[in-house]
Amino acid sequence: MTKLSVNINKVATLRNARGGNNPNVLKVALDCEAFGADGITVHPRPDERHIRYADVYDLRPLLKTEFNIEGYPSKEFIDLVLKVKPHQVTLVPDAPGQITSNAGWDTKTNCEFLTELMDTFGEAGIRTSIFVGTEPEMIEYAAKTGADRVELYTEPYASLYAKNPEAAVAPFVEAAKLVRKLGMGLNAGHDLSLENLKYFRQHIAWLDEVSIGHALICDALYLGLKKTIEEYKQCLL
Ligand SMILES: CC(=O)[C@@H](O)[C@H](O)COP(=O)(O)O
Ligand SMILES: NCC(=O)COP(=O)(O)O
Repeated sequence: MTKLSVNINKVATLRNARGGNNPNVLKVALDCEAFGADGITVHPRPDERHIRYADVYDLRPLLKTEFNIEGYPSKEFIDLVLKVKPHQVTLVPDAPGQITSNAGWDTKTNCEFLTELMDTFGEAGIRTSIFVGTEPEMIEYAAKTGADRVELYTEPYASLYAKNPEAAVAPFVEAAKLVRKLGMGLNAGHDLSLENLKYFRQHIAWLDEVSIGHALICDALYLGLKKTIEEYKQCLL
């Protein structure tokens, strides 16, 4: 089964727009779980423009499903993850002011840095995942760091899908085969949507988890959160 982890960053962005507590990020996370989400993902960034560090602490004791924290491993982020102890940490190579994640790690150049982090989080009992593109060498070096999983950066798939689905998915199928051969688990995320998710999952049946935020929250404006989550789950059957 491929798990659906709902990224609630965009819910926090909406809340932050007015400075109050509407929508209530904690309630939305619990409702996502009640509506069938298998996990909740947050991606705190240094400027806290969406999910705040305080939200991450507040969410931890309330969530009943898998909690995934994504982000760049700054000292503050590492401390947060070690204190909160989520089920999974996903390391993303974002620069501090970046609008959104736009690339996977160069795992070769950062191999030593990432290996130390895998040890640190592994010793704390937290499953580790590294955000990577489809280049075989980057996946091979991710395995060398000792990561439990990789998360494939799916924006290139999403942007080519409408024009040429076969060409869009082909490098991801090859990357996914390599991940499996190297004995790592497989996650995927970024710009996955109701349009492109089913096709991706059909071609990569051994996908462990997808984390989806932006498109899912946009769809919820029209369909409602419950129906939206149900439709995303249908794509993963
Ligand atoms: C790693 C990744 O692709 C997502 O976490 C993405 O960065 C979502 O964050 P935003 O919703 O803030 O763009
Ligand atoms: N890891 C990807 C994620 O959490 C959500 O990305 P997006 O669906 O907001 O593009």
